[in-house]
Amino acid sequence: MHERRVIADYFYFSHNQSVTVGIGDDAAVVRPPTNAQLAVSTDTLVENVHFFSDAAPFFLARKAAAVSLSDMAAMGARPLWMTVALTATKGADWLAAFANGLRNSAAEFDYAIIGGDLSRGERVSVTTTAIGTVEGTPIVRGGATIGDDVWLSGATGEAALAVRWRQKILPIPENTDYATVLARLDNPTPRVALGFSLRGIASAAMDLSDGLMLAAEDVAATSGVSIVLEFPRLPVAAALHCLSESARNELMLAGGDDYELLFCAPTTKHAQVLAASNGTAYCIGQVVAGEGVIVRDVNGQEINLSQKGYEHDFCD
Ligand SMILES: Nc1ncnc2c1ncn2[C@@H]1O[C@H](COP(=O)(O)OP(=O)(O)OP(=O)(O)O)[C@@H](O)[C@H]1O
Ligand SMILES: Cc1ncc(C[n+]2csc(CCOP(=O)(O)O)c2C)c(N)n1
Ligand SMILES: [Mg+2]
Repeated sequence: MHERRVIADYFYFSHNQSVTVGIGDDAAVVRPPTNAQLAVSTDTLVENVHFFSDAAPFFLARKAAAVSLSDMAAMGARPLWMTVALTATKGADWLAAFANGLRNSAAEFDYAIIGGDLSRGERVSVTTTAIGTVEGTPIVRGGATIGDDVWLSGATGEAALAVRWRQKILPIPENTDYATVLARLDNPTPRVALGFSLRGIASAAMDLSDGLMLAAEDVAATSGVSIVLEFPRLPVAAALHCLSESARNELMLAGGDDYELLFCAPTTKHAQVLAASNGTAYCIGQVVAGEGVIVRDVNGQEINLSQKGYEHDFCD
């Protein structure tokens, strides 16, 4: 089955009225709402770097989309369109399942796939570009203000635990909900509705692709403030309870792949944050004067980590 046939059979997605020229031409043409500002974010997932070679194509497509949707969420943007550039190593069945994953994500989060690229190569790679509208002021990383509360949209560490299980670095205990933990890695939920409803409430936000600690450091540095996190206030996923304290700290603070939102908001907006998140967000710390991030344990002592998060290594 050749490229044109695959695209025609699997990668023609339905559009809405905001798409003037859809899949099939040299470029898509879209019609943003009048005076809309657009948020644009692009991300690449590479086989054996971002996902394991045996990743199911349906969920790989959903994850690639989720990674870009998570960036839309972090900006308070409403995702409207996405392009998907795919390098595939397998044939028609794999591609059909991948396309179904994309279709499924687009239906769930109400955006249109408007184009992409398809090639065959030695390693699978997926690049997604999400475009969304920003109504009002975008939520940026640099808006945190001294006195703000620091919030987290959900528990961290399970996706990183799943990576360690798959790499056999950590054992899989009996009576563990294996499927739930694996799903946090393979099928993450981007916090799109939360991000959108935090407009006008959050002073700053960022998603947690590389880990909570690195995200907090980015928000602190960009905002010119310091962040103090209280570790006992962080939600702990059930599967992390049986780990040693240091392993748990490392996964929750520096594991990565969480796709939760870290955000700040004035203390006066505490109730509004709880309403916007349906009570699911956790207030985990404070914005203070200074620089950098401190995480305090139950005794008020600073927690030190051997690594702060996931960073690609470009050392030769
Ligand atoms: N090759 C590049 N050219 C231009 N800008 C880049 C490039 N790589 C990253 N950036 C920009 O640097 C900033 C941080 O990029 P990064 O990829 O770390 O985004 P992120 O949201 O923090 O993480 P993630 O990649 O997990 O979504 C973004 O504004 C991004 O657009
Ligand atoms: C096979 C496999 N090995 C390791 C990991 C962990 N991992 C890879 S990239 C990344 C951060 C986000 O990347 P980026 O900053 O490029 O968006 C993390 C936490 C994984 N998911 N799969
Ligand atoms: Mg991001």
